[in-house]
Amino acid sequence: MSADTQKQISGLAAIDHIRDGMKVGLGTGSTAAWFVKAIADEVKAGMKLTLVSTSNQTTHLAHSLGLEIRDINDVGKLDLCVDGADEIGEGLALIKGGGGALLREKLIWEMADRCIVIADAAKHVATLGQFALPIEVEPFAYKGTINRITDVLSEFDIAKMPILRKKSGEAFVTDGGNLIFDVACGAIHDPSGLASALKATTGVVDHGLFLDLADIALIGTDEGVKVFYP
Ligand SMILES: O=C[C@H](O)[C@H](O)[C@H](O)COP(=O)(O)O
Repeated sequence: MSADTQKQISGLAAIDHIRDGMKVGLGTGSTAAWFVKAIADEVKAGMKLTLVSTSNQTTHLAHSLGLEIRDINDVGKLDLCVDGADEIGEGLALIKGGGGALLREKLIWEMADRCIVIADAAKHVATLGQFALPIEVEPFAYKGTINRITDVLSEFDIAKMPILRKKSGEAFVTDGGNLIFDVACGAIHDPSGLASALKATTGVVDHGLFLDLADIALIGTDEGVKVFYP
């Protein structure tokens, strides 16, 4: 089974958790796109849902499928958020942000009663850090921020430089107007300590470590969808 088919079956499996009348956060990325398409089918079939989005990309997809996206500030608390991940480690600790949507994703995840992560089998790892950790940075005085981030990383025995993410040769800019620096950590042995230290660094807007947020993982494998809990 291809990785894309694994993503598809995990996205479709998340539909089993949707009930009429729910307020649902739509994630970002190629796996979340399968979920968004499945949601569009449910809505066409008559289900009533209040939907909010984690990125401009997902909003565009949702609109193209005829879905209405509401402003999170008008909706308030959500019943559920369904989103992809770049790595899923022990206790459902995650790395997210490969698509650059980490900040708005985290804002939406934290407003949801339950969060479901959907992914293909390759995302399930023993130790987080093979996927480069995205760190979202305020553009003003970013060089000073990078120096501070490098100092923080060295406290966690990560001797890697943050690399500015680029798209078509230009700095990638997030939906919120920030820069992303990716750090090829290799292995993150203390995700919780690193998450706190990065969050406390001036100029860091947020980072791609999603800890204690996912309630369920639905992972598409060649043997079908496997369910994991923290
Ligand atoms: O910023 C992007 C998000 O965190 C995505 O959910 C993550 O990168 C996974 O994307 P995909 O499902 O395309 O692998």
